[in-house]
Amino acid sequence: MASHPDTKIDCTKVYVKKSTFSNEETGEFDGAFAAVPIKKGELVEKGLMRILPDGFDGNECPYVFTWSTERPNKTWGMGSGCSAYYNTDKTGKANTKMVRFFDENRFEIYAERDIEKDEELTHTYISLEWRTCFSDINKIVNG
Ligand SMILES: C[S@@+](CC[C@H](N)C(=O)[O-])C[C@H]1O[C@@H](n2cnc3c(N)ncnc32)[C@H](O)[C@@H]1O
Repeated sequence: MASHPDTKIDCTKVYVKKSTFSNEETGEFDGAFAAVPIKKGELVEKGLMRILPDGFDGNECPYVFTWSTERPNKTWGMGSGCSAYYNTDKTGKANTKMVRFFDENRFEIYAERDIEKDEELTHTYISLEWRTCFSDINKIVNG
């Protein structure tokens, strides 16, 4: 189904199901997948970011986004659509990239290479190396 030309949120090329990263050790969790073939450089998904209240600590919650360039980061956001379901992979291996427009509270996700239908989508979390709640997956992903 075509998305409306005025929409600020479009995740029509993406769906969510059990992640290929799930295993007996991690238990079952979800991931985002390509609903259609997507070409390198193509927009995968776009959406809005809603800023979470002052005092919210994303270091303890893996489902929210780092939403500033300040370090340590104090601004966290809740992403629309399927954005919260993308799992992570190391730089150079992840097949998408999230572009953050901090001043407009919106994002766009682009394909880093050609992506097949039903392939799991990943992006390198910008907080992967320093966020408390990602210390375990940082070891898995970056060794
Ligand atoms: C933003 S969420 C991604 C969606 C999440 N898998 C879900 O089902 O809601 C981040 C969490 O997903 C899991 N995750 C992300 N990338 C992973 C990876 N490469 N290997 C194992 N777990 C991963 C970790 O539990 C991490 O804290």
